[in-house]
Amino acid sequence: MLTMNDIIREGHPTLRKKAEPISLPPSTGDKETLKKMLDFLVHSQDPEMAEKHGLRPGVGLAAPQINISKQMMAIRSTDHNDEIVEYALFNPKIISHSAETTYLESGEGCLSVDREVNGIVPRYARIKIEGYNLEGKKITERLRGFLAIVFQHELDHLNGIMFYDRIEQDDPFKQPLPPGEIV
Ligand SMILES: O=C(O)C[C@@H](Cc1ccccc1)[C@H](O)SCc1ccccc1
Ligand code: NI
Repeated sequence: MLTMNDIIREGHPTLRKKAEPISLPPSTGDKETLKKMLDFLVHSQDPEMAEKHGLRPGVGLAAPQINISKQMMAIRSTDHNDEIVEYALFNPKIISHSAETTYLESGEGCLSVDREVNGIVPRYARIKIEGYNLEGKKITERLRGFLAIVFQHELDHLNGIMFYDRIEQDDPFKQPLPPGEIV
């Protein structure tokens, strides 16, 4: 099973690389890796397992974070109906998005960042995504709210982007402009 020892931390060059697309249908090895990534999230959200193995709770994980520079991400979180939602995706991408942006009031963290970085991380409020699931089937979903934020955080990892790259350095708590506002 994956533990925190498998997660590389900021400064590791793989976190700044653009990950390679997965050739489809996914190989057995790639499927195994993606399953392990989702299992890590399940374990990290189980208080007993997290305590026993020293896991930081996570709602998302991207393959570059376990030093695999391939376009794979796992997400396990709750949707707007408080239902558990799991995504294990190959070659995920955003195919359209709202002009409206949002952000987490509490800011963002990262399993690959062992420090607190405060500031507003602007994200699209609503996104339409596509990717390929563990069976290699193409899926298309519309995400909003926290799930949309998690997806964008993980997608950034596949493009070598860290959440704090998106914080306005001169004014970390500056409110993003509403859509259509011209400065
Ligand atoms: O490092 C990662 O990619 C996993 C992050 C994903 C994430 C962080 C902040 C906002 C959206 C996504 C971890 O899940 S950080 C821990 C965490 C756990 C629950 C809620 C927010 C952050
Ligand atoms: Ni992260």
